[in-house]
Amino acid sequence: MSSTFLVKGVSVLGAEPTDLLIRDGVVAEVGGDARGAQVVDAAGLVALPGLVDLHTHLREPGREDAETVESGSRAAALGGYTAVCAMANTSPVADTAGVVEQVWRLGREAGLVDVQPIGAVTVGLAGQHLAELGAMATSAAKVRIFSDDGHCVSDARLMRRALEYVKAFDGVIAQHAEEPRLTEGAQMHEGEVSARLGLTGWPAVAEEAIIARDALLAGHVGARLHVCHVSTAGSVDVIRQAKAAGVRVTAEVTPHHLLLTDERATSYDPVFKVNPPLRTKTDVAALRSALAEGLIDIVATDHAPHAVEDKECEWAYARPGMIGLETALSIVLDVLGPDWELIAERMSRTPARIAGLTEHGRTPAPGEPATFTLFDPAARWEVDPTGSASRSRNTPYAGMTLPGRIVATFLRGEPTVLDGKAVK
Ligand SMILES: NC(=O)N[C@@H](CC(=O)O)C(=O)O
Repeated sequence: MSSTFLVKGVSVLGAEPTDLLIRDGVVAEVGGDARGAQVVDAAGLVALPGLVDLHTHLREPGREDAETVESGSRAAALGGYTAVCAMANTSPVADTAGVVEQVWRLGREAGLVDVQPIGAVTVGLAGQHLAELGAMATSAAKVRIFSDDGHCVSDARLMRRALEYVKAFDGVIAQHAEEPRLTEGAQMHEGEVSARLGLTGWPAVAEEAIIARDALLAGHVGARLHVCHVSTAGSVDVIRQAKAAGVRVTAEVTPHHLLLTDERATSYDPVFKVNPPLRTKTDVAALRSALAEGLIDIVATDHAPHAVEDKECEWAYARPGMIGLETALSIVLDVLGPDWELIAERMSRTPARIAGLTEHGRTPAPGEPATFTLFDPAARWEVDPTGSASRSRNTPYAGMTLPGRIVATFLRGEPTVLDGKAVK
């Protein structure tokens, strides 16, 4: 039997406070029988549809020391997420029906968020041969998004074939846009700071050139393209043109690219090493306005946990990547302000639509699935890496005070987080 909850005095997306009765996995009619219900005092809290992350690295199978499906799911629930899409760069790579089904099953067993596996585009992420996209699509995991993230599908012919293949079932190719010949040996954004530090640069054009090529290919094929972690002002211009031309392209930006700049590299602290790299103030400003405008469709975390030995070493040897599930909503609140409709659109509804997760991205109202999060916009908290539910500690926000805190998260009527703590 599922539990009954009465969420009292909650503001749904900033509206006047109301009560939500949660029973049998759905939001029940207001005024319904609330006998025996567990009361959740939600005065001052905002209810948002459960957040959906289109870009999460869960590291299982292969690097369970850095993250597992379960630990990453817990971090996600604590961040207000009810669904995450798990990237394919595991070991073995998620390039077969067997591996995507394994990740999907581990997600169900953990039961904290819906884990939707992403399949690799090419065998072993090697960029040579198409992976078995059809077998992954028809597997129990029902894969719809394919990505070699961490690597770019740089071969134009393979990219074209992948787009053609997934078009048949309305799938999406999510591209890590990085022309590899332009980023050989790159350590950070190519610009004034890299010149000063003497580090090899990752030029903006390496991203922009691939987005332009892929937009043309997607337009030619008539298939869906999603651009991972857009990081430059020039990329925004390319996406603007592609959308105006009617190309079926969507794009994401990470919280860290909305907040941090390449100046952070002057500390030589590898926690700020990430791919694509942190860019300039001008890029950050362009990304913020593109997100507000909707040219960039969604925020995705690119939660990239790494073991201590892979991060706490010399900059050149450190792996790129930052964790971000537990801090994403606070950073977006800081950047966009308390525009709950906009936040719901960019962090829940649109990512759910891109991923085809129809049970997600729905505003809690009678008859809807009780899959939502309760957020305290007035709270402030200091980021303590040792307090993270992730197995990794590589947050760039350590010691920072952030606005807003998740108080509770519900997945189909069952709490995964209550009183700010994971339920299991
Ligand atoms: N975003 C990152 O900096 N790292 C990602 C993969 C990648 O390089 O994109 C990872 O898997 O660690």
